[in-house]
Amino acid sequence: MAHPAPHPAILCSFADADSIVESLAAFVVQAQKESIDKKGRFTVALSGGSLPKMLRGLIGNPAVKWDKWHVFYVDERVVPLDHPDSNHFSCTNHLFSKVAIPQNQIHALDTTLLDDLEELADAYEKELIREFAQKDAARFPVFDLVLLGMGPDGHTASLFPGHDLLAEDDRWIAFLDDSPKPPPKRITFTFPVLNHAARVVFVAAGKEKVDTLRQVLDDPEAGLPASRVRPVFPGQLYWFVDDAASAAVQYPRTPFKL
Ligand SMILES: O=C(O)[C@H](O)[C@@H](O)[C@H](O)[C@H](O)COP(=O)(O)O
Repeated sequence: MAHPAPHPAILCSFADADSIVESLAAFVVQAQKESIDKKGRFTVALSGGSLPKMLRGLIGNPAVKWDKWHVFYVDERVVPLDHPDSNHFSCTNHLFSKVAIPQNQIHALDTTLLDDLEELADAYEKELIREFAQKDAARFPVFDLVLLGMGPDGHTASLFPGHDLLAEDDRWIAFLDDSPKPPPKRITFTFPVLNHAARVVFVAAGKEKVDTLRQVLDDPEAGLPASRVRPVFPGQLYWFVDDAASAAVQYPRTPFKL
């Protein structure tokens, strides 16, 4: 049987980065509600970069049921958890230290394995398997929500242009020691994991992203990593961007609504 085609991406463009914050929070709360109503929990994957700060609209928001959140990192730099390069450190600083989320529901790297990349990636994959596989026996985990950023080179997670990992179609978690952006050692979700999520949201703001965003949305055949995020049916991809980033994009915008 043929698989239904993926839903087209929904592009929402806001006046500026600050204006993204409130709508992003409303979107996350709605996704959380639908997930909890369905299965009593909310599985979320977070990125680093500016994303943790962009989630500030969730802080102090009584609609957020933090005790139902189960958080993983889309990618992580292989550094101690209190290192400024750590995505866990950034998410803790900007978000988790300010809300009542159970610590054991935040899945960080096993720092006893920092010297062995392969073991580290395997251990993180096992954490994901513990969370997902026994429940629905799926070939790939189905996150309720994956939140991504995009680098000026079009990378997302730690999936960089031209890298061998773009072709990884089996593992859930991969590792690399040659990231073109420091630090070189990282682990990352693979495309099949990103592309099996129920909802994937890219958040991108600023005029430095203008050329890349145009290419990703208007010329996806060029194959930049961010263009390869196309959740399989019935997953839905969203882009929450600001007008500076989307200034050159032809792809149709959709007014934000829940
Ligand atoms: O080292 C990295 O891989 C980057 O820091 C990455 O994690 C970041 O999410 C993107 O580059 C987007 O960054 P901004 O969200 O800050 O634009």
